[in-house]
Amino acid sequence: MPLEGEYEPSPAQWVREQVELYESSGGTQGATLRDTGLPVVIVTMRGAKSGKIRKVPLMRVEHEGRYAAVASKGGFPHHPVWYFNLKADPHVDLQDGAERRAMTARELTGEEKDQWWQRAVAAYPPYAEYQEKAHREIPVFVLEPD
Ligand SMILES: C[C@H](OP(=O)(O)OC[C@@H](O)[C@@H](O)[C@@H](O)Cn1c2nc(=O)[nH]c(=O)c-2cc2ccc(O)cc21)C(=O)N[C@@H](CCC(=O)N[C@@H](CCC(=O)O)C(=O)O)C(=O)O
Repeated sequence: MPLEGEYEPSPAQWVREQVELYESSGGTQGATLRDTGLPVVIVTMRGAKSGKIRKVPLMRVEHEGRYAAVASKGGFPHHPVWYFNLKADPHVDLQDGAERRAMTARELTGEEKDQWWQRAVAAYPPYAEYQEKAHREIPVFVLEPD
């Protein structure tokens, strides 16, 4: 059952536009990070305070049907706001290309986090630089099919 409610687009124009292109093309356009050619997924979640529907593009880090959500925000010193949304309500929809499925997010720690962090850096090497400069431990969630 897809998440329902009033969609509130991102205040960041490039993010908002990527979501619009991705969804309107059924994942055939806007599915990579600008000119990197690296694949992106769209995670739909519920705002922790507004209760509105939020849609967050993230780098695609997939392993055997499960995905990582890496709260890197380009290495900014603070977690992205969507981190608090997933902590408040872990039920999300993930769109990967044309496929959309209900998933549940679980924040990772310890060895499991290390394993997924390796997968994330392999998929998107700049994550390693972001961790260097962030002065916070970048949280990683695993998204598992319901
Ligand atoms: C700007 C802010 O965004 P944010 O949630 O901090 O997330 C920042 C970024 O992580 C987000 O824009 C990502 O999509 C950026 N981004 C990636 N961000 C990442 O962290 N990791 C990635 O791998 C990643 C990849 C990526 C690929 C393509 C692309 O276009 C963007 C990509 C935002 O949307 N703020 C809203 C509020 C959003 C929100 O969720 N509000 C909650 C309240 C939450 C609270 O305050 O507790 C609510 O509605 O209730 C606002 O200021 O109005």
